[in-house]
Amino acid sequence: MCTCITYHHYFGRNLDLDHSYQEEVTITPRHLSFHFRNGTVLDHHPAMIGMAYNCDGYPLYYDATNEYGLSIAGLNFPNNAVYTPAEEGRINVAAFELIPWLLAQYQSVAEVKNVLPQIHLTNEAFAPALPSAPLHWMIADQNESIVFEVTKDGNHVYDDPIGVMTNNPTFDIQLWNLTKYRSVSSEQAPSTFATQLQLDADSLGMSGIGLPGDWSSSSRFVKAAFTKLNSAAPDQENHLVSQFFHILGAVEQPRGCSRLGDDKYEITIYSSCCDMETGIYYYHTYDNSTIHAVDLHAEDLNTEKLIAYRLVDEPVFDFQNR
Ligand SMILES: C[C@H](CCC(=O)NCCS(=O)(=O)O)[C@H]1CC[C@H]2[C@@H]3[C@H](O)C[C@@H]4C[C@H](O)CC[C@]4(C)[C@H]3C[C@H](O)[C@]12C
Repeated sequence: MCTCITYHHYFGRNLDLDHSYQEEVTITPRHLSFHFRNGTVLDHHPAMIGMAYNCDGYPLYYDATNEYGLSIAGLNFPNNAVYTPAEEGRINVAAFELIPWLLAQYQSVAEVKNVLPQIHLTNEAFAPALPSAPLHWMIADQNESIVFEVTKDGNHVYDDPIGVMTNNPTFDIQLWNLTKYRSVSSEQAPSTFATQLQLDADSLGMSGIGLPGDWSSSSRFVKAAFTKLNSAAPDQENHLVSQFFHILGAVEQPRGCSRLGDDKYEITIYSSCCDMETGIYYYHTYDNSTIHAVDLHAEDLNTEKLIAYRLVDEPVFDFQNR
């Protein structure tokens, strides 16, 4: 399972999976040549930074942000995503190409909104061993968020007024599901059980009783939305980044709670937070909770080859008395 959010001018996600592809924080410089399957070649485009599995010099991005702050993340959408073979006369884009296709050509969600209805997502594999993955995408900039889903009845572009996305079911149902939780609150609410029975509160947080605590996709959607929309953090970079990871932390997956069989468990492999204003990509991993960062603009972006940083994932303990 995965969860993606925006918060202030930050965009990021939890990547929940049972295995890693050895993904890396990856910068695509402005002159890396993209040869898209529809024949388009782009060898001059905005630079981008994000998490990718790099294969033969090609960035298979999971999530990324370009120089203008336009940001995209792909999340699992099994049994719902529908991609079909390329068709003559359409804007055919292989599903694995969607992130670079958009980030290499557009600067804002407003622009992308007009383009998405015309895109035909195809099922072309990157390589025989890497067939297309069933995904849907959250796309954001500093002003707004949308969700792009391609299902059996076509392309859907939803406004995402809360800046949260998880996995199944489709986004319209996820949003509607929130209405069930309309009474939960971060405030200490008065006793309303019955007029003739006044109940005292045992602790703070009791008005949140009813919020789901499990790791299903629809439950994470509700928990992440509540946590994000009630978040309060000092308006300073370091506090906002810290708060961002706390919001994602409310829905992260500890090893053991979502078992896939044998010794396989879905865990939050990494959590990311990209500053859409500066292009700094912050992350931490399952075993190393130190927040590491890679700065897009600390690199020479007028080059042609990918720049990649291995994730720091070893547990490290910072002793204070030895
Ligand atoms: C599985 C990942 C999403 C995690 C997620 O949403 N899990 C939810 C599980 S559940 O439904 O709720 O059970 C997705 C996100 C990005 C995907 C990767 C990217 O799309 C890049 C390539 C694309 C290739 O076609 C397949 C390998 C791959 C390297 C993908 C593997 C996998 O599908 C990834 C890593």
